[in-house]
Amino acid sequence: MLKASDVTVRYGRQTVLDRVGFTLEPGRVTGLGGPSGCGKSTLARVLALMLRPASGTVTLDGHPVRGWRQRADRELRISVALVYQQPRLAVDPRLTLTEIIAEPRAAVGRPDPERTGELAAEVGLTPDLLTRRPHEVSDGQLQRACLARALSLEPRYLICDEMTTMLDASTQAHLVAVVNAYRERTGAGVLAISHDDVLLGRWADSVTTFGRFGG
Ligand SMILES: Nc1ncnc2c1ncn2[C@@H]1O[C@H](COP(=O)(O)OP(=O)(O)OP(=O)(O)O)[C@@H](O)[C@H]1O
Repeated sequence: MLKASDVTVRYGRQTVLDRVGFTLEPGRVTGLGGPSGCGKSTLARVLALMLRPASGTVTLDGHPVRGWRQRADRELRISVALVYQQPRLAVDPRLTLTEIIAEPRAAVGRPDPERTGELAAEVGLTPDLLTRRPHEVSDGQLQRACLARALSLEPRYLICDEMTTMLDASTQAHLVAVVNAYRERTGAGVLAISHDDVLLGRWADSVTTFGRFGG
């Protein structure tokens, strides 16, 4: 389980999460909804070990998290992957799509070009797209690459933060199907964050709705 307990986050004097508890179970899709600004992305970043809460704890499969960002234990850090709403803000614009997908494996010294190719095919990227850079592809194509990148180190937990909000219905359906297939194959836990109650109702095994500020 990926578990946040009593987590409080403040930005300056604004308390965004106030003693929030949240659990992500392996093998399940947990939905998280709620109004804009209620702290969903903030919780996502805490669970992805990218944002240190002011107080509270996070445990990952029983291991207490003691460091965040670069100070997080590497094995714990690569156990959780995050896909953002806006792929253009999440990639290095100088890299090709192949290099974007291969990035996490290269960073940990485990390059695997064959696996990179397989992942690209799974997310529906044709070979002609793989040599292009972000400005030469659509948002949907770039988001496909971001999902492949997120899956490249086989995370035990995958957080999809409004992953399909900007995309057309068929791309949305394909990316959700890729995540579902990954979950079924690996038993990973998925957090699906969305404003779209219909999507969450269809996709998630259970849905939590935050009130304003994590209530
Ligand atoms: N880095 C930051 N610095 C200061 N305030 C921030 C920062 N990130 C988020 N906030 C504020 O914290 C609150 C919660 O933001 P967050 O992005 O977590 O909400 P959200 O529920 O994901 O919203 P949305 O659905 O619009 O993405 C908002 O009021 C936001 O303006």
